[in-house]
Amino acid sequence: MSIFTGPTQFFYKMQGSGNDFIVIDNRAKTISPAEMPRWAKTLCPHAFSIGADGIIFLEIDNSGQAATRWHFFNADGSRAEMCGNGSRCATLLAHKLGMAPAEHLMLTDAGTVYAQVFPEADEVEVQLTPARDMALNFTLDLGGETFTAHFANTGVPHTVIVTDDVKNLDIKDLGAKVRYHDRFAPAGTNANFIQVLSRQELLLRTYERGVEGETYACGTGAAASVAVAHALNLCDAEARVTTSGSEVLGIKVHGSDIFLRGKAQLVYKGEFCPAALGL
Ligand SMILES: N[C@@H](CCC[C@H](N)C(=O)O)C(=O)O
Repeated sequence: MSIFTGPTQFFYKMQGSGNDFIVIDNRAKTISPAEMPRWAKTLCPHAFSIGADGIIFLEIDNSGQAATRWHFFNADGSRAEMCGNGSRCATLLAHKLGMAPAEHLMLTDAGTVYAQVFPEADEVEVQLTPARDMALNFTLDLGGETFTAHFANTGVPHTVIVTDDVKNLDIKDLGAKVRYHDRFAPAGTNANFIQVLSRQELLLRTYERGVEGETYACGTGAAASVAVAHALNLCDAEARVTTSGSEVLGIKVHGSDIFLRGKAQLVYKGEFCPAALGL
């Protein structure tokens, strides 16, 4: 006998370096793009629902450009062009479900992303879209305090601020000031605060747009941080980025090619009744 009072929906809970996602196998296209923002807002709140930083609807790409395509939404229901850690999770699941081989292309709103699963290491590498709109050394006034900031779009917009002591920053406050700064309106920006430990090692804390707070990791943020730090000659073209969840993301910047590699995990498969949650 079913414990549910109506039709149910399976979902996969996944995490990429502490950035967590609900992934729905939407090959049958039962959930339309118009409904997806409401699913994100209903399912992503912690405590009141499943809880995640974002939600991914995974489908087969029928355009001939890639093996799979996705629809990615932040926890607040906003659609984002790209998510580095989410793309690593989606790649792993597509492979596990037999939708795509270990190496495949995935279509995102930012463009086609090349992805590769390394099962023996529980890692996934994605080649992000080339960094664009890079701007170095501009001044940002954050509530009376002036900071030197940098910008790169690695699929989604990222502002990067270099600091000496990233652990003791008030990311909730400073991050929100960057995220909503007039300079980046109307799209807004994610806010990354980095500390350069050596030419191959960075510490990173990210305030994410659409989550409206600090997450344990942000893949495109790590990529933007290394792209900016390398352009400023603060680090090499290949660097290891330790995020707030203490996981390490490997970033390689080769010309306009940017690669992101790190752990991705299928945590569990679950089932819920959409109607019971108002969906
Ligand atoms: N966590 C992500 C980025 C997700 C999108 C971002 N919050 C935005 O709206 O720009 C990553 O791993 O890249």
